[in-house]
Amino acid sequence: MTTPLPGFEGLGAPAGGAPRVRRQLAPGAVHVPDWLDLPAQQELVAACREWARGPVPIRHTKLPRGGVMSVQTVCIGWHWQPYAYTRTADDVNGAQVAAFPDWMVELGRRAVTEAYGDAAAGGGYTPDTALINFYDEAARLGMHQDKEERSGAPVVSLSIGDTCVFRFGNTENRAKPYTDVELRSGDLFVFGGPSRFAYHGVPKVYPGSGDPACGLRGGRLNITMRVTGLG
Ligand SMILES: O=C(O)CCC(=O)C(=O)O
Ligand SMILES: [Fe+2]
Repeated sequence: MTTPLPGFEGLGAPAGGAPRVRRQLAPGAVHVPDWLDLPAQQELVAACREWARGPVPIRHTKLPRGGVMSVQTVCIGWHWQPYAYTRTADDVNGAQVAAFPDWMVELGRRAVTEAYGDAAAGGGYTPDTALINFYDEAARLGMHQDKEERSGAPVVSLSIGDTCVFRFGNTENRAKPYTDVELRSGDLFVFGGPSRFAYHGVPKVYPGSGDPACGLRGGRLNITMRVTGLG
């Protein structure tokens, strides 16, 4: 532990914000700032751009009561729609979703290893689906649990583009206590263990805050890898 030089206590911190260092918000919930370098972000953006084209195009997910989500989503490995996973996107065009690539399994393993400082946990992680969400300046995501998976394996979240407020709550309900953390381009967030079924959401995206060098001209991209536990 180093003692900051007087006057440099806020080094690396946004004005008035929390320092950009690895942080455990709750047991099993870890934020790793700046985990993806710029080339890795660019490669992910390029891959997501392809998946957004098809075989199942990115869309605003239809909700059972007739509304649509403000976020746009495309899935790989398994297709998620409220509130189940299927192999074909029957609420979009009936097509089978793109395969979950081996390189993304590897990325998920490195993410869990890094977040938990535990190579065994990382090595045993085999995600088989990812939800790829795109947020324009108007998109939000309400507090929810990721609970359609039949597995307690961690969720690995990668963010690219515009900065957002990620609200990470408790496992009981949507209300307080929760912690707001800024997710910026390249940030990793892993939630597993006792935090796996915590409520979380995205109440705010800061338009124009991302660096176009990441490959996105605007908006925010988020990838959440999961283990469905389905055959
Ligand atoms: O965009 C995010 O950071 C979170 C996405 C999320 O919670 C989800 O897709 O279930
Ligand atoms: Fe979620």
